[in-house]
Amino acid sequence: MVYLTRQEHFNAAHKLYNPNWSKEKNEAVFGVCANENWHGHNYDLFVTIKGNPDPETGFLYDVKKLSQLIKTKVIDKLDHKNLNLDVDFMLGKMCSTENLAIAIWEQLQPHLPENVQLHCIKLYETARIYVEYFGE
Ligand SMILES: Nc1nc2c(c(=O)[nH]1)N=C([C@H](O)[C@H](O)COP(=O)(O)OP(=O)(O)OP(=O)(O)O)CN2
Repeated sequence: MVYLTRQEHFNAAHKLYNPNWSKEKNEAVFGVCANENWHGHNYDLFVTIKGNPDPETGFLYDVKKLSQLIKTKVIDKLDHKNLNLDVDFMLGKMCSTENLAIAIWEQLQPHLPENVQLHCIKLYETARIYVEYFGE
C-alpha cells in the first residue's frame, strides 16, 4: 500500500455566520469572522490517495490525472469564489475549514477509479490552521 499526495491551491472568501442566530450570538461565537466581516483565505489543499502501484507503470494513479480531477471538481468551483454564496456544494452549510474539507472529499471520492482509495483531505485555511479528514 502506497500513499500519493497532490497539493493544490485556491483563494476564496467567506464569513462564519449562522442565519438562525442573532448578530450578537454570531459575533460571540465567531468573533471577527462573523456577520458583515467577509474575508479571504489562501487555502492549501493536500489530497492523498492510497492503493497498490500498477506493476507496468509503477503508478498508483497518474498524478496529472489526479490534479485534473481536483481542478475540475474542486478548484474551478472554489478559486476566487465566495464560499457562502457561489459554491453549489457549500450552499446551506457553515463555511468552516472542517465542512469545506468534508465537502471536498464528497466531490472527489465518487470519481476515483476502483483500485484507488481516497485517504485524506488536508486543508490549510491559514499557515497555522488546518483540518484533516479521513472520510469517517
Ligand atoms: N474550528 C475552526 N475554527 C475556526 C475556523 C474554522 O474554519 N474552524 N475559522 C476561523 C476563521 O476563518 C479565521 O479567519 C481564521 O483566521 P485567523 O484567525 O486569522 O487565523 P490565523 O492562524 O491566520 O491567525 P492567528 O491569530 O494566529 O490565529 C476561525 N476559527
